Amino acid sequence: MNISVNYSGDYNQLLTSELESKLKAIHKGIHTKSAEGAEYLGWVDWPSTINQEFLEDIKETAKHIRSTSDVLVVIGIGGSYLGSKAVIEALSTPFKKQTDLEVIFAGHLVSGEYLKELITYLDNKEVTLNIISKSGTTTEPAIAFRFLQQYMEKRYGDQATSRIFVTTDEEKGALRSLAIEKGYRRFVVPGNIGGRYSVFTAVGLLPIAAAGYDIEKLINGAKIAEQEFGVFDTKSNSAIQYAVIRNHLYNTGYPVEIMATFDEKLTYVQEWWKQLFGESEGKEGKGIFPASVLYSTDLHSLGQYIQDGKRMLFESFLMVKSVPSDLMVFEAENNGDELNYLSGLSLHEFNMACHEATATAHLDGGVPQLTITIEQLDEQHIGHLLYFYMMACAFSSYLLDINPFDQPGVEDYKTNIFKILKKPGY
Ligand SMILES: O=P(O)(O)OC[C@H]1O[C@](O)(CO)[C@@H](O)[C@@H]1O
Repeated sequence: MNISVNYSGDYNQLLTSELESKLKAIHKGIHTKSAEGAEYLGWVDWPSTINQEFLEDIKETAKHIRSTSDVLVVIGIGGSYLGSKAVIEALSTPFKKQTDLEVIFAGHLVSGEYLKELITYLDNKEVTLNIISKSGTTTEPAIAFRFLQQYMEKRYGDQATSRIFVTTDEEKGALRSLAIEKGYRRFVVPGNIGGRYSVFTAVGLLPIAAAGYDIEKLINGAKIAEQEFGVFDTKSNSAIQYAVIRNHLYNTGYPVEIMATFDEKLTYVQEWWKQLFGESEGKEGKGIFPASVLYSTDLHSLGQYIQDGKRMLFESFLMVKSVPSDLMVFEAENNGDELNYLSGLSLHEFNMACHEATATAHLDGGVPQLTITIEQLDEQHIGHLLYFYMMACAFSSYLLDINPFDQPGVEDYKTNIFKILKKPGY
C-alpha cells in the first residue's frame, strides 16, 4: 500500500539540514510522546495496540444493531461524526447507500425542520441511536439527543434503553452521567485521543461497522500507516513530505490550501480533513486555511478564482488510481454531439486527463500544487489515508510551533451563546 506525494516544485531542495533536525526532533517528540500536547498523542500507536476483544465487541454490537434496525441515527458534531461519515460516504455506492441499514447523522447542525422531518422519516422503521460526544456537554448534539431520546422512549417504552448507545469519556461529562442513570450501553472515547483524531476508536468504528463495512481492514490500513510513518526518513515518509511542502508554501505566501478531488464520494474526507487541519493548526494568528473543491463541478464555479483570482492559494489534489466501476464513451452513429473523438475513453480516464489539464493550467496561473495518490477506495486504503493525514497534521502543526491537540478558539462562540441564552453561571 502506498501514498505518493508529487510536488510541483523541488521537494529535495526544501530539506535543509536545519529543517531535517527540526523534523527529527518532531518525529521523536511524537513517537516518544514527549511533544507539546503529549497527553493527546494516544492516536499514534492506537492502531497497533487496539485490543481484539474491543474490536469483537464493536463487531457484535454492530451486528446486533443491523439485525434489529433499519436506521442508525448517529448524533454528534465535529470529530464525533466527521470520521465515520467520511468513511461511510467513501465506501458507499452513489445511489444504493447501504444494503440493509441506513446511517443518518444528526446533531451536527441545529434545525427544527431537520429533526421534525427525521422523526417523521423514522416512524415506520426500526431505529437505534448512537450519541457520540467526548466532552458529553456539547450543546448541538445534546439538543438533538433530547428530542430523539424522547421519541425513542415514546415509541419503544422500556425497550428504548437497549436501542440507545452512548460513546463518551470514561470518567466525566453530563452524557456519561445520563447514560449511567438510564442504563444505556456505553463505549469509551479514550482520554488521550482528541475528537478529530478519534476515527479509529469507538467514535468511528461503531457507526462504520453498523453500516456494514469491515473495521478490521480499516484498522489494518491504519496499522500499516503507523508502521510506515513511524520510520524517520524524509525521502520516503509521505506524511513528512506533505507537511514539509505545505509548510514551505505557507511560509512563501500561500496561506490557503484547497484540497481538490474528482470523486464526490470523497467530499466528507475533505470535510474531515478541514476540521483536522483547521482546528489543529489555526491558532495564535497562524495556520493554513483548509478549503475544498470537487472537480469537475467546481471547475465551472470556483475554478475561475483559482485560476485568476488573488494569489494566495495552493492546491492539493487527492487522486484515486482505480475506480470500482466505469463507463467507456461509445461511438455514436451521427456524432451529433461531436464527442466521437472521445470514443474508447473511460470516464475515469477523462478525469485523469482533466487532472493533468487542471494542474497545468493552475500552475501556469500561479497556484503551486501537490498530488496525493492512493490506489483505491476500500477500507484498508482509507484507514491508511486517514492515518496519513493525522500524522501529517501533527508534523505540520509542530513545524509552526503550534500544539495540534487543543482548540481554545472554539470556546469564544460558546461563551457568547451561553451569555445570550442566559445559561446559568454565564
Ligand atoms: O465530542 P464533543 O466533545 O461533543 O466535541 C465535538 C467537537 O467540538 C469540538 O470540541 C469543538 O469544535 C471539537 O474539537 C470536537 O470534535
